[in-house]
Amino acid sequence: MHIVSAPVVSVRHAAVAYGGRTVLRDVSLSVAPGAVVALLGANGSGKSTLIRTLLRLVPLAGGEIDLFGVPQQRFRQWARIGYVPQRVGVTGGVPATVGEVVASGRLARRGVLRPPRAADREAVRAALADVDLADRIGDPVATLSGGQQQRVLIARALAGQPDLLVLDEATAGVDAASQEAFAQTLGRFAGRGGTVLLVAHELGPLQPLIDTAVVVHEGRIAHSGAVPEPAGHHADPGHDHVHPHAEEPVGGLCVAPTDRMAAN
Ligand SMILES: Nc1ncnc2c1ncn2[C@@H]1O[C@H](COP(=O)(O)OP(=O)(O)OP(=O)(O)O)[C@@H](O)[C@H]1O
Repeated sequence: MHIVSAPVVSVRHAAVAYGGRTVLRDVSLSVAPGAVVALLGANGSGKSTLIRTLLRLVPLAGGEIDLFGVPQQRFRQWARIGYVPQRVGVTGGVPATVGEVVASGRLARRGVLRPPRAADREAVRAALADVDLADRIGDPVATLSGGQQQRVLIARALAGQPDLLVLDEATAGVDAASQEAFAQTLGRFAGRGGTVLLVAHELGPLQPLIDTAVVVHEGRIAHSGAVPEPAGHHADPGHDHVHPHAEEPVGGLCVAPTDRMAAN
């Protein structure tokens, strides 16, 4: 019998509520092995909730989710999934080095109590090289720029050698060089057969990597297919997204990320 490989992620008619308020309704989504899928949509549309529901950080109120062909309730191979959450400070006041943070991404693979093995050290080194930060391995994370810290988080996810990378706005607010480095890192991961599901506010240099764009609008899937045309002047390839986006049309896909910016 010919065996067709199951989708890496299959969401069927999912509903999610917070405290009785429904924020996702009848959401269905399939991510094929090796695909790079972008979740797009305005602030508050439910993208992060969908990601967090997949990872079982938020409970399903209805519908079904399979991960690697296994119903989510029975799925145990969480080390196959690397997750980069939205806007999490990696330092948290703890003076961890870059290498220590990335090594923490190996814990699910090796068990917490076992000392690092050569394979772990090699995975950490390779992941840091992948995000172009190999020379910073011994530096305190706090000494890195915001974009570099974000790359450390991506390296931490890669160090676990996942089959699926789930990234929630991994490049929001990061500098152009880090965005470019991130796109190259993801391109290499996908080139090795990795599957990617990412939430993005603006695709920027990621756009050529995207196989399918899924647009979430008010808790429902509004589009699934080719990347929609960017709104207004974002279509200009020279547009570099360094200004504060104060005047963006709210209805477009590139809504202003002003609510994410530091209030300074
Ligand atoms: N932990 C929570 N408790 C209650 N409501 C929440 C919680 N997290 C999100 N929400 C609400 O659920 C809705 C969807 O939020 P979500 O963060 O999933 O959207 P999003 O598309 O990821 O937006 P953003 O781009 O701002 O992250 C919003 O109305 C939000 O206020």
